[in-house]
Amino acid sequence: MSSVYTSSAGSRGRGLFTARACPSHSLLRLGEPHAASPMPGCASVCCSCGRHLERPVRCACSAAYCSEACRDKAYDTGHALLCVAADDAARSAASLAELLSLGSDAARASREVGGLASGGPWVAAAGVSAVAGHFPEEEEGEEEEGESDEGQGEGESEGEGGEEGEGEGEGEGEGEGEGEEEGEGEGEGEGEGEEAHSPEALEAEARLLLPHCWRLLLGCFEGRLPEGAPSRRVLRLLRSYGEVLARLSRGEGWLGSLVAALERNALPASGAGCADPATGGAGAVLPEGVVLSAAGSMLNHSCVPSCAVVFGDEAAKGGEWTGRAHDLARTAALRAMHGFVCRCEKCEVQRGVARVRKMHPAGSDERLEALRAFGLRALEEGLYEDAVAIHRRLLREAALCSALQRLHRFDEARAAWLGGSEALPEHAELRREAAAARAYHIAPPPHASPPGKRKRPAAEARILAAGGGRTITSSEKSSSSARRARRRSVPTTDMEATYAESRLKVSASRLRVWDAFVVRYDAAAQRSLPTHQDDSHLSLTIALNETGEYDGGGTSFEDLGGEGFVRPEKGCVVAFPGELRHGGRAVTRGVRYIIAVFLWVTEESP
Ligand SMILES: O=C(O)CCC(=O)C(=O)O
Ligand SMILES: [Fe+2]
Repeated sequence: MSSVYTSSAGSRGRGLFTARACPSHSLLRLGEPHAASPMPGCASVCCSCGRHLERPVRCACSAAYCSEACRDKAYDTGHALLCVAADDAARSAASLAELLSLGSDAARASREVGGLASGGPWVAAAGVSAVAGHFPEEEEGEEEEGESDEGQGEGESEGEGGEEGEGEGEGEGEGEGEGEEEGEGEGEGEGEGEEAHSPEALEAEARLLLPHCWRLLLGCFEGRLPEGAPSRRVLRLLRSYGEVLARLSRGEGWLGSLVAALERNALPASGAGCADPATGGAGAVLPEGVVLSAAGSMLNHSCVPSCAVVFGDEAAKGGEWTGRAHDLARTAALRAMHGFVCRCEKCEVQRGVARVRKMHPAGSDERLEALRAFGLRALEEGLYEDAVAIHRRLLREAALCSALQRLHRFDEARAAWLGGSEALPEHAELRREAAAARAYHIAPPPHASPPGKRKRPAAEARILAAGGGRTITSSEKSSSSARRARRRSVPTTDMEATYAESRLKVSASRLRVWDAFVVRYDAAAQRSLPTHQDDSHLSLTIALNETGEYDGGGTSFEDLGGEGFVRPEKGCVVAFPGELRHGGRAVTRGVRYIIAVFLWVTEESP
């Protein structure tokens, strides 16, 4: 196990480091938490010690413990005060007043809180917690103040890691919601991946966590209430008074500062995870509970956490940890819950992007440059979601279509051109591409192939050339005999339009034209096209002139071997998947004209 120690983390105050880089998911430290409190409904860990539950022993309120001993101990040392099944006859308005007037010795409270933050002499709920994950190695040249984690003394309250920078008002909250200012469509860019951090979600999570601080508090009081602290009887009254809770969580009074400190130091802990009851177990996995531990409270916050605090035996089991320990709260919520402005890479990048958008008008070169810089920074920091969001925005303003096209996400690419050219009408490239996108948007025929039994093309259907009543591959054998009267007044020999269905596994009615142009090969100028793949699902080449007008020429296919090519007569079509490697064979005499057509399969239902 790697030794974890505290040292200066630059502007973040002190932080936890490992002596050497650790492989992902390694167990960094096993420890006894001061207190551990599982989430309601998280039945997999003991409400007293945090150990994994084999056969839960329940309290009358249904809190689960790993053993009778744990249950009894928990009841005696705090749970009695919170247990909903306990007698609450003693509660009264008078007691509430008594509670509110209780000791206001804030200085003393903060001393005790310092003790909490640094692993001071607080009695722990017996349990096992572990810090697991992938800590950074301390950067070279960084001030070395390391001391053993175990041996931390007092005065470590900077370990909360966030008291810096209160005045960072601007930019907060702007990262989110900025998009609307410019009338940007949601679902693009920043909207993605941010859902989990919506204010509602954060509030819900905060609400979920808050009551656990009380359990933690009680865990800390176990056996030794500090002098001047409210009596257990009074504490018992607490749980029914929302207003008191609110005041305390604002940090008012002796107990308030203690609660505020607990909130800052308590960490959501993961493990096997517990399903979010709101989604019936199908959706998000919530942290299993909250722990207060010496090492944990020394962890600095990052919205891109590198480690997780893991409950109970889950830590020893290994396996995947989700690293959500610090990812529960963002920006405004971080400030509200933990009292600091987050300066992690993610927040910095997002704040920066928000500022850029404010400072430079949409589409301006400065803006593009600054966004590009932040996009690259996000990429370097490994903030891939942010990098995608930023680049999406950038690309929409500059080259989104090309990038999406390369990814064969044609529907999105097309929408991006159209949306982009509306937002930036002065952008010539956007305008040109949007015009093409509009021009090629031809409503598909209601049925590209007639209903009824459809014939499959011949076995080798990779290349199907059909047109002018004839075919030039073996597919003809299987399908050219179809002589039908369709919508035409005279019967013709037609090819079934089954290529898309058989090869692309989609209905031909979902084919759309992406682009089309005339290609001119000239023995004296551009003679050939090197082997390549097209940015299309399906490509067509249509021969425009007689084969007698040129020597050489034709479409070559790598799969057909060095000499494999088709050289269709005027009016014939060669159809092939865009990903099939092909080229324009060299014309050695004369001129060859073709129309190259690039098709994509739309996701839209026809
Ligand atoms: O010349 C040909 O037949 C191939 C043309 C082609 O592959 C293209 O334009 O992408
Ligand atoms: Fe091509």
